[in-house]
Amino acid sequence: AKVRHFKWEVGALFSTPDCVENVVLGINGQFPGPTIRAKASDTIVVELKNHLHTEGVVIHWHGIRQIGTPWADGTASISQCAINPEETFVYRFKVDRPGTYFYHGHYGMQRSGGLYGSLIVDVADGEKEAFHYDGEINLLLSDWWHKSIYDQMVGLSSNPFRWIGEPQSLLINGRGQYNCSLAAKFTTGVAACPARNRSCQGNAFSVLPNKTYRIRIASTTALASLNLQIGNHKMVVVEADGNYVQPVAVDDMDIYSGESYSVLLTTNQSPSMNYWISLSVRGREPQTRPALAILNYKPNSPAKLPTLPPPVSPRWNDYEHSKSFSNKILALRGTPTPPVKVDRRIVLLNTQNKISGFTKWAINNISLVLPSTPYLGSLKYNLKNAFDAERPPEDFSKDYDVAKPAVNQNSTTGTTIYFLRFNSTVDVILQNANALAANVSEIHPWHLHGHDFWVLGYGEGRFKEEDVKTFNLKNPPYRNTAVIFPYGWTALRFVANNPGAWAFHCHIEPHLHMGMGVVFSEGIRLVGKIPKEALACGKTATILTDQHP
Ligand SMILES: O=C1O[C@H]([C@@H](O)CO)C(O)=C1O
Repeated sequence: AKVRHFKWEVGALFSTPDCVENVVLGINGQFPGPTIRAKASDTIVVELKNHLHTEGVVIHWHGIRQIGTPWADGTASISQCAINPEETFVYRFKVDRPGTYFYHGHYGMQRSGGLYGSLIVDVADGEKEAFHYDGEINLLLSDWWHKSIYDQMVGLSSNPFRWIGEPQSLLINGRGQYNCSLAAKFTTGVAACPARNRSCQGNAFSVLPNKTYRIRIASTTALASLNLQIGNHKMVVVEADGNYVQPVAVDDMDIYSGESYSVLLTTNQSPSMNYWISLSVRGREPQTRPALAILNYKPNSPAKLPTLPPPVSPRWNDYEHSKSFSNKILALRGTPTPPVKVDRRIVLLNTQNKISGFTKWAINNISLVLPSTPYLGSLKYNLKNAFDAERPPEDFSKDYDVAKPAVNQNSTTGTTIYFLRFNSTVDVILQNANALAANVSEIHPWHLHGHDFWVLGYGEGRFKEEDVKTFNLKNPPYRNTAVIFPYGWTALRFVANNPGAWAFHCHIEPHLHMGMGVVFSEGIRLVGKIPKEALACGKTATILTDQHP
């Protein structure tokens, strides 16, 4: 195993993601940030310098469990103090498992601002993947707003509330098409993208006929749930969130924010032309045109547009289609299976609320706010009054009707923690509900830091005790992100075996910003020495100065 060193500087720069110039957050002058490529059991060392002029930064390594290094998880106010301008923090962690991962900012709404990139872990030397392929294509998917993240954040925390709205563009590897289409000749009412603007010409991915390609796909969208299609080609899903799944062939696939996949694509179509890669919005009424890229069969020119029209996206609210896809994702034989004995069940009700006139999201009626002292440090040093000490609720009222707007839409903010017994097995039931407005319930992809969980099943309406009988304990997918469908529930199981303080939250960036998350903690006495740079704020800063190092 190798130690791989990276020297990064985070900064703001001008870029043209979608035909329109904007300020984006990037790394070493690049947007998206550089791709990290490593082999399983390597150690990654990123010396991260914050070159933003007036704000802190942290980077989360999404899908890396940070076993034994909880201070490197990159969550501001949870695992570490944000890195101040011109300061450097060294992230050092092991990538223990092969898979398709990514990294992104986890402070304020910096991920929405463009702070992200790919992290790909190959099998260790001498090991083999569970499938064969001849070449690779990497698709990092995101969505983009023309309004700055500062403008967006002020709107979200204003009364009256100003919602960010739908994205202006979807991006594939940082490129999208705003107000124009590469497929204009097949579509009425939309202009062709200006050829002189290289940025909105999309990407072409070159392939040879009659080969098999592994397409790595990761979504770091701020809001959009996505659907991906490749004209005329089937995709065989083989990996989800860094774990192998039973191969399943599909014509189109859904990707929620925080998820990653690998699919195999066989280039068995006519080699005389190129094909569309099309990415569209689902789960919210789309106001954003699909992003297009080109699958270029060599020796055709990569600039040659496909002769067929782009594939038609499934209807945005065809939830049966989405559920059918989610239910097809099952673990490959050999994946760890869940323990049968469960120590605790936590039911988490997801609601949209009003707090003193401000619009928020809350979990069991608590809307998460982050404390000034990061949890990991205050727990490890047993600091008093660093966060709300009472225990958050394990369930919600029997009278609550998830199908209707709440009778009482009020809730409270809080910094409470769910303390999990070390090595215990925990079931989490994520319960969706009606939002503030009648007849609205939205999709929320939930992401767990520090662990993978088994997705035991999805159901409709309010979770009932007898639903336990429907849990899939045989081959549930092992993942770090799972979606809750409108008015439904999703059941997860995980083992609390990684000492640390871990975020568990909706991966929709504005929703997290509005309080849609909880914090789990376990095995704090087993946490090793936290680097002092992670503690240099809040009440832990006082400890550092008292210790006379
Ligand atoms: O958090 C959200 O706020 C808006 C809407 O509910 C109120 O404007 C929306 O669509 C969200 O997802």
